[in-house]
Amino acid sequence: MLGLPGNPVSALVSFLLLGEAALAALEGRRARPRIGYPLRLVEPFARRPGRPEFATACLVETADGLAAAIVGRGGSARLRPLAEADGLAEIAPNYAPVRAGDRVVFHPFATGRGLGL
Ligand SMILES: Nc1nc2c(c(=O)[nH]1)N[C@H]1C(S)=C(S)[C@@H](COP(=O)(O)OP(=O)(O)OC[C@H]3O[C@@H](n4cnc5c(N)ncnc54)[C@H](O)[C@@H]3O)O[C@H]1N2
Ligand code: MOO
Repeated sequence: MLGLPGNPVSALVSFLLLGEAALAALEGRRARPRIGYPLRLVEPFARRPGRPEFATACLVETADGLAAAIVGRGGSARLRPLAEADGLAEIAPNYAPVRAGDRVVFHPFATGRGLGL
């Protein structure tokens, strides 16, 4: 049995970060390591330092190339940002304030916008 937190964003983040690896270990296989890539943020993001944060984020095209925009104003009970997001933007535990142009590690969802192939 795998227990997850009760709020939808918490449940998804916990499952992707810990649950998949736990299931893989129980099944005797090796979990595929998650690949994240660095992207700049288009807007600042208000947060309290002290813990790593995985914020729901969308990919956006800018004049300087691909960037990330955090969607939703926090709150792990909110469903809409989860439905809109292309992935999670990882912010290091004590990194604050987060300014426009700062780099995050972007972890795309498998269902992110692509060619649909
Ligand atoms: N079986 C039960 N299920 C639920 C109950 C219950 O009593 N029994 N209560 C429901 C209610 S009411 C609520 S509210 C939620 C509480 O949900 P969580 O435990 O998920 O609480 P959170 O504060 O959202 O999250 C816990 C923990 O997860 C980490 N976290 C959350 N989001 C992120 C993020 N984006 N990046 C990094 N870490 C994150 C954080 O450490 C939080 O402290 O449960 C219902 N279900
Ligand atoms: O403890 Mo809750 O009631 O959904 O916020």
